[in-house]
Amino acid sequence: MSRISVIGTGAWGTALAAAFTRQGHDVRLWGRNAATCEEISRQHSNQAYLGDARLPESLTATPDMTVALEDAEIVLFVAPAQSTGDVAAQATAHLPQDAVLIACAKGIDNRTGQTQSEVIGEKLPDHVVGVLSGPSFAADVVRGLPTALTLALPEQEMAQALAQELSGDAIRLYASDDTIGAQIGGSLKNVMAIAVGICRGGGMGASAEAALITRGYAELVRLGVAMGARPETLMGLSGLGDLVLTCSSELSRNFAYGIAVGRGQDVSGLKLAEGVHTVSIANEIAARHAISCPVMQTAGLVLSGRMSADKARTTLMSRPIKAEHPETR
Ligand SMILES: NC(=O)c1ccc[n+]([C@@H]2O[C@H](COP(=O)([O-])OP(=O)(O)OC[C@H]3O[C@@H](n4cnc5c(N)ncnc54)[C@H](O)[C@@H]3O)[C@@H](O)[C@H]2O)c1
Ligand SMILES: O=P(O)(O)OC[C@H](O)CO
Repeated sequence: MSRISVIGTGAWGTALAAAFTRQGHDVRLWGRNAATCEEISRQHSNQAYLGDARLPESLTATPDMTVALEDAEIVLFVAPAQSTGDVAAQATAHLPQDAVLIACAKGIDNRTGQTQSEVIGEKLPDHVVGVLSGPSFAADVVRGLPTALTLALPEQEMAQALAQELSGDAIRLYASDDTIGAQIGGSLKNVMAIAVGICRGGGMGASAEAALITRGYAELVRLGVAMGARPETLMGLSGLGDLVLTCSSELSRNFAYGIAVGRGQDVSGLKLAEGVHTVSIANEIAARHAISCPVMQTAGLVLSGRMSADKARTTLMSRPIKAEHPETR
């Protein structure tokens, strides 16, 4: 049994906290909203983010970092990607010396281009920093439905030991030492899911959606490898696995966001769609590495209002004809 602290009382932080509590760990949640913490601790629910889902009675949440991080052996950072630096900075004074830190948000820091583990590592350089990522809806995990994820730490042996410790009936972890690779899929699949959602919302057909997922995956691999990911990681749960889930289910907030854009609807009240905050920096990084990413680039233009969904379709369809796998020729 481990002492786990979870930073973030949104959908994913709460669902992970519930799952690890049920698996027998001693879990404490931290959230910035005192009323949400009170609801989790006393009513065993988090209505705003997880509706009627019932949380374990022994799970408590607090807005006090000192209390939340006391004796923590493992700390999961689960605030939205663009807030990870802020919460990591807040944790600095309260972290036990040997705590292992795990980045759980999916996105690239849009000020620095850093991955989540790099953002945490910069703020908290004396700690081991890992990554938890893969196909997983909070709504499934909080209900105890079976879920498989990638757990990456800088050393394989350490990842293996922690994966063993944290796996249980509902959560099965696969160990990896590719911390960069484990974050690329989760970050870029959100952008691809928005693109596929736009396609769905614009009524472009299932064939077009399959084409976008496949060509989007080719971009994810090209850019991921340029950023230091291993191709096999991108083929795994945190890459292809998450791309498939996010581009095919309307439970995905990124996919739902894209659908709304494709239908020309107002997106201002929609839930967190991390791809919206990652698309520009991902395109900048691709340009820096001279990697061709037409799907991602077109998605960026549509999301910033510089291109219509219809024009995106004709732009992608009229690109020069080329080999499907130019790198193998
Ligand atoms: N929801 C899922 O199914 C799921 C699954 C896997 C990964 N993720 C990832 O986890 C991350 C968090 O997603 P979520 O679903 O929990 O989001 P959410 O919108 O449900 O919740 C976000 C939480 O973070 C808090 N927050 C926002 N800004 C903050 C700040 N500056 N400081 C402290 N707290 C802040 C909000 O109050 C809220 O409690 C995202 O990167 C997402 O991609 C989500
Ligand atoms: O709802 P989304 O689009 O943020 O996706 C949630 C998870 O990342 C799916 O693995």
